[in-house]
Amino acid sequence: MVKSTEIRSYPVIQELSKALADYVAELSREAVSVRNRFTVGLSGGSLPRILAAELKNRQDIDWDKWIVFFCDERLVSLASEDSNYKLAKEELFDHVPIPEANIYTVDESLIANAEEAANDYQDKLISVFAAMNTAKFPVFDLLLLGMGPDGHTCSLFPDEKYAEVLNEPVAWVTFVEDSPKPPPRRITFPLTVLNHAHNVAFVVTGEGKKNVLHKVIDLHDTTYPAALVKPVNGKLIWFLDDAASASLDGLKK
Ligand SMILES: O=C(O)[C@H](O)[C@@H](O)[C@H](O)[C@H](O)COP(=O)(O)O
Repeated sequence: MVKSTEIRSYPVIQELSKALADYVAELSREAVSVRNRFTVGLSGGSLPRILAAELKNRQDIDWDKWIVFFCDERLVSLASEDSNYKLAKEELFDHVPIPEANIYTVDESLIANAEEAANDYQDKLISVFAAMNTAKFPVFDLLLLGMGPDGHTCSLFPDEKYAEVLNEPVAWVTFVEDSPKPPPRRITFPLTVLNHAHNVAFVVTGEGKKNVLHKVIDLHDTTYPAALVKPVNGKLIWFLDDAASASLDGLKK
């Protein structure tokens, strides 16, 4: 059972960014006090910018305790405009003192082979998590996710042909080679990894998301991968702006 689901909606993105920064800072503080580190998974899209806008100015965070992975990554060079790492670097890493060694990127030398890239990324996860917990999956302190207008999250897409990737039962990292959204080749955490985290936060903004949010949150329509994100022992929270939350049953004005 998911411990709890919370929905927060803000009139403007700047307010959302501020609340998100407070939330992340608090989770970081808690994780560092209990485990002496903060393990976090980032996504691409608008998330890095919305996350970093306020967070990058915070002085009250033990940045040196952060350990960062990517919930999904496009198989492109790290310098490419398509790289989730590059985006996160420009928005966040260039502004805060997270040790470079604590930021786990896809191995550029393996991007031609999606399976090898996924296996290598899984090895990196194992090196960080295996000693720490005995769960069958890594237990992140926080995973930060976006959601596309088609209900996808990470590189988990809503079509029967991606069901194997979505429901990958064993691997900690899997891959797609024919993503419906370019670039086609990506690695991604499967659902099981998302659902083992202590905390999962979706950050979703804009009117273009309001219909799918209604289907995901109110109707629990599991044809949308985002609706399947339900941390078994963790907390799920949605950070929305009012444009995105406009059609939600509980929040309709
Ligand atoms: O890999 C990708 O193609 C994108 O990163 C994608 O997964 C994005 O995270 C969502 O579509 C939400 O993006 P927005 O928040 O920008 O709408």
